[in-house]
Amino acid sequence: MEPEDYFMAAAVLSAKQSKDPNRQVGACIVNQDKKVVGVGYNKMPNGCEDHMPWSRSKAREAADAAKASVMDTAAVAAIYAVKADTPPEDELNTKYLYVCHAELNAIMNKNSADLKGCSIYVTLFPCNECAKLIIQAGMKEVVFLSDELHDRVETKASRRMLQRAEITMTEFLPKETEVVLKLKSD
Ligand SMILES: Nc1nc(=O)n([C@H]2C[C@H](O)[C@@H](COP(=O)(O)O)O2)cc1CO
Ligand SMILES: [Zn+2]
Repeated sequence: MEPEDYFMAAAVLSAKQSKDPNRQVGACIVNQDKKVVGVGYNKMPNGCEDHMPWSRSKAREAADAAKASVMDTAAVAAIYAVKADTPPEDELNTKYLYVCHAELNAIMNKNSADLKGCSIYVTLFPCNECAKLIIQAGMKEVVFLSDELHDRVETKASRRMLQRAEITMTEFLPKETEVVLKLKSD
């Protein structure tokens, strides 16, 4: 197995631990010696796991629906229209205010002194908040499997920052498209 396939497979496997019913994301950080130094998946903060909502916001659902039927500007307009209409208590009961993204958890789980010069393998392109963490940690490369949320405003802001910070964004093209794991031999 090629090392790159192994790193992305580690991110994919990590994602499987997420309890988010709508989306499971994984991240795997690799240093310049090609050693894994941190993995993570999207989860609620420690100790909060069983007490936080996994609901999506109406604004997010409206944006995704608009994106599906029209185009990005309609999706952004949908976010703001519904947000303006949403009482703060409703927003308080969505996952977005609480969930720790896969990239944040991989960074917090690091087993090295720092992450300078590292690459981060992610199953989904990072959002703007995670892009900030990646930049400030001194990483140099983002390798992503999916760019499904390419037109989300958060993804656009992320790309803008990563580009400015001269962090390479590489779409992952696997050598092997399937990795079969058997935990017990027959
Ligand atoms: N790169 C990412 N890493 C992540 O861990 N996430 C997480 C946060 C949420 O749990 C979920 C997004 O929820 P939804 O809006 O697609 O229902 O994925 C999302 C992104 C997208 O930028
Ligand atoms: Zn993020």
